[in-house]
Amino acid sequence: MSLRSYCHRTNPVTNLYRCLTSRKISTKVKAIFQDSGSAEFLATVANADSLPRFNRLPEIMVTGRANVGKSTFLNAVLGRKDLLFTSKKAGRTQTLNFFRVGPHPGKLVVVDTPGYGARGRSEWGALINHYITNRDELRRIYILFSAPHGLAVTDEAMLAELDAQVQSSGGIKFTLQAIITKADQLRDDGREQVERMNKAIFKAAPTCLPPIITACPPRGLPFGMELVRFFDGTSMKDGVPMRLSTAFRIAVFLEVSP
Ligand SMILES: Nc1nc2c(ncn2[C@@H]2O[C@H](COP(=O)(O)OP(=O)(O)OP(=O)(O)O)[C@@H](O)[C@H]2O)c(=O)[nH]1
Ligand SMILES: [Mg+2]
Repeated sequence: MSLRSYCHRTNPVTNLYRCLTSRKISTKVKAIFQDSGSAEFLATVANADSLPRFNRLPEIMVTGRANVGKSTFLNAVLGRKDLLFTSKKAGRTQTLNFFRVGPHPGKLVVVDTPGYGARGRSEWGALINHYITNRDELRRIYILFSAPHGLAVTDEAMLAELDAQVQSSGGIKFTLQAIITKADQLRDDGREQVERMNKAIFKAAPTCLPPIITACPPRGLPFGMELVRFFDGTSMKDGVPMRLSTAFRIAVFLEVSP
């Protein structure tokens, strides 16, 4: 049985759980991210004409409104504090930034992007569009939403646009997954807000994979929040709790494994 069919994408929660408990798959995941501390900056790209190639490594990209936590999220996943620049001020990331995962020649490339929405710029949108449309290496787009802010009209428009691209290629080009950030800023257990967001996400983008709920506050997690939940769309309780990096690494693994 191939790993891909073992980790079939239609039920990511159950399958993530299986992946976590399967030694064979954990080993494969480790192999991809073995030395995540060796993640390295590769390139900054401000112009669509100068997109470099990186040994045809599979690529994954984050997108989302400015300040939603894209760069912070990637730092957390790579196990680094400040490989990527973050800021309290929206509009910090202004180019496509490429980072290699694992020692040379690497296993995977992660791509940080500028935010869209009120603090976005049309030239950034054009650059990202060009990258998404033309990049054969792109395997998955993670679209980030801030838990306390919920979805804006621009988020729904972006979701619909990406969903249309996934549908037109039958999911072969790339797949789409939501990430809900700043869960630590939710009042009570956050379940209602997460459910609301979940519904809005699937309404705008039926092909979007269920959100990974994350919390990466600058001063570390409040007591009791050391785990993030991979949300299955029914209730927070049914989500599989796991460390952010584990959830992400396995999700990525499902995309990049042959
Ligand atoms: N409390 C909390 N703060 C977060 C979280 N994730 C990010 N932040 C903060 O949100 C701010 C913006 O984070 P960035 O990672 O720079 O956001 P970005 O989406 O890359 O922003 P741009 O590059 O401007 O588009 C920073 O002050 C982060 O510390 C989170 O999960 N919880
Ligand atoms: Mg950024």
